[in-house]
Amino acid sequence: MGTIVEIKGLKKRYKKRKSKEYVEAVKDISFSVEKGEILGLLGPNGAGKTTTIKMICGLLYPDSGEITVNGVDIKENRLQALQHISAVLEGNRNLYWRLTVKENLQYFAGNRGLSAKTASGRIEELLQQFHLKDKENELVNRLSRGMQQKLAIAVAMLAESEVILLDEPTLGLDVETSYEVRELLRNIVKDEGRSIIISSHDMDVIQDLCKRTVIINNGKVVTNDKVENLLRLFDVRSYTITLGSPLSAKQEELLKQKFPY
Ligand SMILES: Nc1ncnc2c1ncn2[C@@H]1O[C@H](COP(=O)(O)OP(=O)(O)OP(=O)(O)O)[C@@H](O)[C@H]1O
Repeated sequence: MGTIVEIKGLKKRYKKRKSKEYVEAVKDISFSVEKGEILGLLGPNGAGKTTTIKMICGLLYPDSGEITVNGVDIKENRLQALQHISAVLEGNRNLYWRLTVKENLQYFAGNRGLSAKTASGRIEELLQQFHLKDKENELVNRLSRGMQQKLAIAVAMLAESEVILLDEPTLGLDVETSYEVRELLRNIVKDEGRSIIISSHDMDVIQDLCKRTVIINNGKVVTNDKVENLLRLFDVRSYTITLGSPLSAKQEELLKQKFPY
């Protein structure tokens, strides 16, 4: 298939506004993404996932390290490298809340330089694909969070970029909408051969969507492996749980579900 995104030795630190101290958000991150792959970036809060994603889509400059997209180095030819990438960050914030669903798609299509004719066909396709046709004239601020999230992903799909970056795309969605969004993402990769990098701290989402995942902790890559290999690790692990007080019936039931043996 071939590599579409290659990341080597990324580093990024932020300066805290008040104390002027530095936070090393990304200390050493390297991984690659194959064409037609959904790659998971998994890690706890504050691990450096969003910072990594923002560097890949050109919103932040790395302090050091390399990012190449389709063989083009972002530092050397930024516009050409970024042409291949669309990103959905922080859920639905990239939408205009006072415009309708269709107006948002039209606005961003114009921004992306699509001709009116191409845009109109593409918008119809996306409205159908994302089950938003019956909401096309609804204002975005009247949509549910799940619908806003679907629209944000549809906007990212307008440009037909080969790589789509999604930061926590299912965060805060109900179970049913989370499954619907996952199904959409699977189809995008299966039918259109695009590549997706998806960040999450939810193993369930990663397990459901990704063959391979990069686990990040404290700004560094801890593991880069197939999800099935990672799950096997947990199979043979044993846990000792020390309880501070007796469990309620509900807690006991939950514990048995998580650790059936
Ligand atoms: N603008 C900023 N200024 C200062 N520190 C920041 C800034 N953005 C992020 N950080 C810090 O950098 C570290 C990595 O943050 P980042 O948002 O990349 O993590 P994350 O893995 O995406 O976390 P989450 O799952 O909570 O979104 C954290 O310690 C965070 O507090």
